[in-house]
Amino acid sequence: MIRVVAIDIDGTITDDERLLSPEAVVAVRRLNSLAEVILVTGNVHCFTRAAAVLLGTSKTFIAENGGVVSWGEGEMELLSDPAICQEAYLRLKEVYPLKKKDSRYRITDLVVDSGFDVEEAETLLDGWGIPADLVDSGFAVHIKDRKVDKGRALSEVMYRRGILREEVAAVGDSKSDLPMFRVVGFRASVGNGVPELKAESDYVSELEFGPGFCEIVDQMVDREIF
Ligand SMILES: O=C(O)COP(=O)(O)O
Ligand SMILES: [Mg+2]
Repeated sequence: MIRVVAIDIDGTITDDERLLSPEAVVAVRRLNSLAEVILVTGNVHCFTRAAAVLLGTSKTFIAENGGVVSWGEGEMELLSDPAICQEAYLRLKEVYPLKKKDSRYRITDLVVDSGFDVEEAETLLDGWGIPADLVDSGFAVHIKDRKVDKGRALSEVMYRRGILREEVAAVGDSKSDLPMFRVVGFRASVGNGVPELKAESDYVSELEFGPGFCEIVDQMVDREIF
């Protein structure tokens, strides 16, 4: 039975402008009564904490694509080495006109506007021997420590909390959600999800964004996965 649902934020419970979908808020509140809802996002810690308070989801949550884990009231753990991201950014900036985004509150990774060849940039990082990777969330490109991602951080939470794979579901929209899809028992992608994510989903909603998230929650209830 599912007792934890890991949910992405941007593009999953929001629209393509990152505006929170009112129907998704209702669906999250419904989900809170069925399972522990854990936010797993590329957003910064303070943003995610505010979202958890407003949505009534668990104070255990994952921010910065797995670089930061909140273990409940106040306890925050960094799983990533910020120095690796900084070095990667400075080297890539010599090649591409990178523009940092919302860096003021970021602790472990760095976020830049998309618009450059991510694959080519990753090859450069490999060649320079910098253990960082790039992930495009559909809203920005994250320069992060290669040893962390949403799946690694969620696995850490599951391990320390004694939660089994088959007890966890995940809902997402982009490539950055693939790692967490690979460590849970039930995976669902919203209709606007990227093809790679849909290919690894147990359910893909017809509808997109927030309405798609609501459809997924209905489906979870209908399938009696809780
Ligand atoms: O931070 C981002 O780029 C997107 O956030 P998300 O992981 O909640 O989709
Ligand atoms: Mg997303």
